[in-house]
Amino acid sequence: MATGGFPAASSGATPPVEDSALDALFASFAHHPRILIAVSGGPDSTALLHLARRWRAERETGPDLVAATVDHGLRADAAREAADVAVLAARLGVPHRILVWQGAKPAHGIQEAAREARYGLLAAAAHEAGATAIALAHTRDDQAETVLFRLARGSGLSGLAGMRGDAVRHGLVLLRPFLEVPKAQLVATLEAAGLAFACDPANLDPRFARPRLRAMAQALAGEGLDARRLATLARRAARADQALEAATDAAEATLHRSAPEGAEGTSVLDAAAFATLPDEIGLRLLARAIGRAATEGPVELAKLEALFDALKEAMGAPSALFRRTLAGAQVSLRRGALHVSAAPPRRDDGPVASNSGRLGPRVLGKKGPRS
Ligand SMILES: Nc1ncnc2c1ncn2[C@@H]1O[C@H](COP(=O)(O)OP(=O)(O)OP(=O)(O)O)[C@@H](O)[C@H]1O
Repeated sequence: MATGGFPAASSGATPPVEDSALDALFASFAHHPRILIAVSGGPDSTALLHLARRWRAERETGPDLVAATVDHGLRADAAREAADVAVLAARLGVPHRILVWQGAKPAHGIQEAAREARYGLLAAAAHEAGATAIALAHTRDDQAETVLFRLARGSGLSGLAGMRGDAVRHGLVLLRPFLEVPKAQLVATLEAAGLAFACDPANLDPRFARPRLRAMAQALAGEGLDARRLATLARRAARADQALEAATDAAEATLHRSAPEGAEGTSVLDAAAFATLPDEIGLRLLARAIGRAATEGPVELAKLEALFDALKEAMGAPSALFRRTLAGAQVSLRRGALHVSAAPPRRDDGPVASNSGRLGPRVLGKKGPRS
């Protein structure tokens, strides 16, 4: 059956996930009292429900598991697939809810809108259930696709780090225990357990970027660029990103000067010390400051780099004069300090047009804008 995964560089029968692997896979689950498992009914999340429940059944203590399926109302089969998940969850003894997306559906960007709605519905259900985390079934193949997708869009190191196994969103931890597990192994696990799953035709629809990337995967794998290598790149990029974030934390603590009273979102940094920072750290520090002051959504990495270069050049000049705006934040040099604050409204400004605060792919830094 076509399940939409990345091809492996070497072929061969994929074994199911062993019971002995479950403790390591679900180690992060043990810290939560209750976890909501997001189950679409596809192979990955059906395997997540099955394996998480198997892991929990072997332990005397551990999190309560609950599950939810979002019916986006976009396909004729969606309601039936959600009902199938409800039947499986009942069989496994896991409380389950079906959440229906009832808002207006946009004509364009439907995938993006559906994802936003899905996270909103899942987060609300998790809060209602008293869960502190949502478990998602993204696999190594999904991680590989994410890295390829971001490469193609010019992402920086933070973006190439891919999805995290423990991101925080809507005040909930997003757990992704399968980021190192090939999709084929989950499919093999379901087949071995005799469990059925649904296939979403959108996973093969060439109108969407991810299926198009997936269609190229065979050729890339032939050159050695398979899911394993891309996931390894993500892991290494994440490790480097973490180190750079820690170095940026330290620089921020050293360079930070108190902002004027009442100047919410304003950062004031020692300009002379800022000029001596390695470029990557300076760039991240600037990204954070702009992220705090920005009113117009995420900042593109290329625009941030251009502003940073201009700033460094100005700092090298005797007069050290500088004032520019980016994403609604104003960056200026005054009396030996770098000030970053919300830009004053332009005279011809109408109502502020926010670009929805969506996180774009070409941005940098975790605490400022990021991908
Ligand atoms: N309709 C849904 N209801 C509940 N959770 C969902 C739904 N769609 C996706 N998810 C969750 O988000 C994860 C990633 O979604 P994505 O659309 O990238 O994968 P998918 O192809 O739907 O995966 P799967 O093989 O589980 O269907 C899923 O593994 C699942 O945990």
